[in-house]
Amino acid sequence: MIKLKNISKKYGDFDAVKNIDLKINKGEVFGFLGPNGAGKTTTLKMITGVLKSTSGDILINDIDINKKPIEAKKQFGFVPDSPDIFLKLTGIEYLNFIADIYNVSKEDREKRIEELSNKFEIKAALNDKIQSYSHGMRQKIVIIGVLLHKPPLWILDEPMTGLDPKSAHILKNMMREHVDEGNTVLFSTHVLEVAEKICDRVAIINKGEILFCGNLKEMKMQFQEDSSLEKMFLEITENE
Ligand SMILES: Nc1ncnc2c1ncn2[C@@H]1O[C@H](COP(=O)(O)OP(=O)(O)OP(=O)(O)O)[C@@H](O)[C@H]1O
Repeated sequence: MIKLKNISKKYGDFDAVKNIDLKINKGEVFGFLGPNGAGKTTTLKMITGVLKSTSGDILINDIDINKKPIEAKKQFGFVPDSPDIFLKLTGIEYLNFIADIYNVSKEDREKRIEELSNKFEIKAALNDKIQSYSHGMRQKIVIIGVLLHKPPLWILDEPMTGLDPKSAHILKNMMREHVDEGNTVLFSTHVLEVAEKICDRVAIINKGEILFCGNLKEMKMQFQEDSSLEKMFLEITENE
């Protein structure tokens, strides 16, 4: 479970995120939606401890990310918006590095790397340097790194960007399976069809403020219309 209490982020005088309250429950796929520059990445970076909030508290499974960062970070795996990391390492070196950090045993890591690299069809490239990978391949290796240590909470910033349709489909199914096992998935996306299909609840953020939080049924009731998420999203964010 993730709890945000009155979270704000200022860059100088600019309010990138303004007094956000959010609760993301165990057992749900939660979508974080909003136009460009809305504050999605800033919020996800504060949740994962990459950025420090200007004010407010963030609890990850009841652990404060700012007070006990190492303990809180053991609860989740994070796929950032840019997968351009550790470019000088080969794919397999990167995965072994992540497995070492999270103390994944030799036996478990070998089994999971074999399974996941086959699933995402990247096995043949594991001995190549990440700098030679395409954007989608880099995205896949970061996703495999996250899944390798089986965190209960997945936090993904635009995870479908660059993935081919088959890999995107696999990831969507894995997200659903993960929450069905009692875990939690939080991800940001611009792809409203994906959010509509797989999210139990969504939050819509614009100009650093949450404009709506709930499920699609609640959104339809609030806006008194039986339309698609896309239509309601455009209406909510355009009226701002
Ligand atoms: N380091 C920074 N310094 C100053 N302003 C920043 C910084 N990082 C982000 N911002 C601003 O904060 C706002 C929110 O940015 P953020 O990256 O969180 O948006 P986003 O919703 O993830 O957008 P996108 O969908 O385009 O990735 C934007 O106006 C952005 O210009």
